[in-house]
Amino acid sequence: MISYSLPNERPNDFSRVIPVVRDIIESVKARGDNALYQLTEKLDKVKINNIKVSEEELKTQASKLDPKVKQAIDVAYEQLKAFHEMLVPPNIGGGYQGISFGVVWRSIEKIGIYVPSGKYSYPSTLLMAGIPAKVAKVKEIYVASPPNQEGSVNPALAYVAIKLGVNDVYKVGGAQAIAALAYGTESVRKVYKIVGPGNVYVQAAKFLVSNVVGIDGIEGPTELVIIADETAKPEHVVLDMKAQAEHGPDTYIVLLSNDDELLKKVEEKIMDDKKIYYIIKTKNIDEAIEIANKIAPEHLSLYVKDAYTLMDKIVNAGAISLGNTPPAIIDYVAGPNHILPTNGWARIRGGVTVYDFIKPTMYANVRDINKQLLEASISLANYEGFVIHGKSIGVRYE
Ligand SMILES: NC(=O)c1ccc[n+]([C@@H]2O[C@H](COP(=O)([O-])OP(=O)(O)OC[C@H]3O[C@@H](n4cnc5c(N)ncnc54)[C@H](O)[C@@H]3O)[C@@H](O)[C@H]2O)c1
Ligand SMILES: N[C@H](CO)Cc1c[nH]c[nH+]1
Ligand SMILES: [Zn+2]
Repeated sequence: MISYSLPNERPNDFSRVIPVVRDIIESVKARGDNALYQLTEKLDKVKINNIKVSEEELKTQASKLDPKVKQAIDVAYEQLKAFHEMLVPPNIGGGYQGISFGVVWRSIEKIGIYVPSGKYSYPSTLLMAGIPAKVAKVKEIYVASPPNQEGSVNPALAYVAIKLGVNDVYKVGGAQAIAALAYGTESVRKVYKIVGPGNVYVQAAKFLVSNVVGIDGIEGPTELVIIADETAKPEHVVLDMKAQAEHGPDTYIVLLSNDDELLKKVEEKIMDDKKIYYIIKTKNIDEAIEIANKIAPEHLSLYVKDAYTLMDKIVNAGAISLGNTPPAIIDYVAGPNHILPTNGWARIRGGVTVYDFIKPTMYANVRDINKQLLEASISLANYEGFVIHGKSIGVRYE
């Protein structure tokens, strides 16, 4: 189906599930592992015998993996690692007006990674979060992901977990997994920050526990905005839209184009789908960019002839695929992350990088403070009424 106007609310808006997620969180807080066993049986329709995956179970599951898939993971791993290593910031020191100052980067000590697995499994997500975490030298990494229908862990997930050397893997998913990582249970370690995408239940849970644990933001059901001009191939546009629509009915897929010919060819191919796609005819590409910046999508495909130049006009997007680059290449191997902001969060942050796993710890050391700076600090302290602040400075340097 096609809508020719944008929805008032995003299809992936999670506010509607907040009440049920709040109850899930409360039951995990109150009943720990028992709640996890019950909720897994109720929501994942599978009985698990344990929550923490043993070394042996991990190895057994990984051994089931097709060697070709192992090889694909190994190849993707190197590309993603190269991207994240490029972003590692240096410790920086300097000084001004008699004060030496700087920044040392510190890794977050305990990280929880959520790896989605519902209708489809997403072991690629563990690569996307685990590699920057390892590049950032995070010491403790705990992974939670729903069990498969055999009540065990996905073989590719097990292979990646072993390859990364994560500390624990828990076979629980959904809001209950987020609650367990946030509060800890008998089996699940409490972490300092949770990183990872997931459905509306997972994102609502991250939002609700963000008062007790750090979160990387909101990375919910997939969003794709395509800006296409007359150079775009309609068959590629259709495939990119249908690819990201595979993630579920609550994905948000928008085509913005100024070209009637292209629009007509795309409409013919998608109008009979059950999924609602949004198509907007724009006056020109600038208007398309203006609409895209307002949407602030997770994925933006700039499928136009002068993509590199026009990229400067894109201010709100999680990740941009340029020209005829398929967004799905970012999903797996390009280097940039596929854990990307949704629900408008692309206005304030981009995709997951090493920066999600490190903190800038700043320092200052007074050597021979400049008189004017000294006086300024004391007069500001007195102006704000913090006289002892002023005294604690003056006593040292006046
Ligand atoms: N934004 C991003 O960066 C990004 C990246 C990858 C995937 N995704 C999105 O992640 C999502 C994956 O969703 P998924 O469902 O396949 O896997 P998921 O792991 O996110 O969610 C599955 C869990 O949801 C829970 N659940 C299911 N129905 C429920 C209900 N009625 N009440 C309470 N809990 C319930 C179950 O416990 C289950 O374990 C997709 O929407 C996909 O688009 C987003
Ligand atoms: N496009 C998804 C992010 O919205 C990421 C993904 C993982 N696997 C396939 N696709
Ligand atoms: Zn995808």
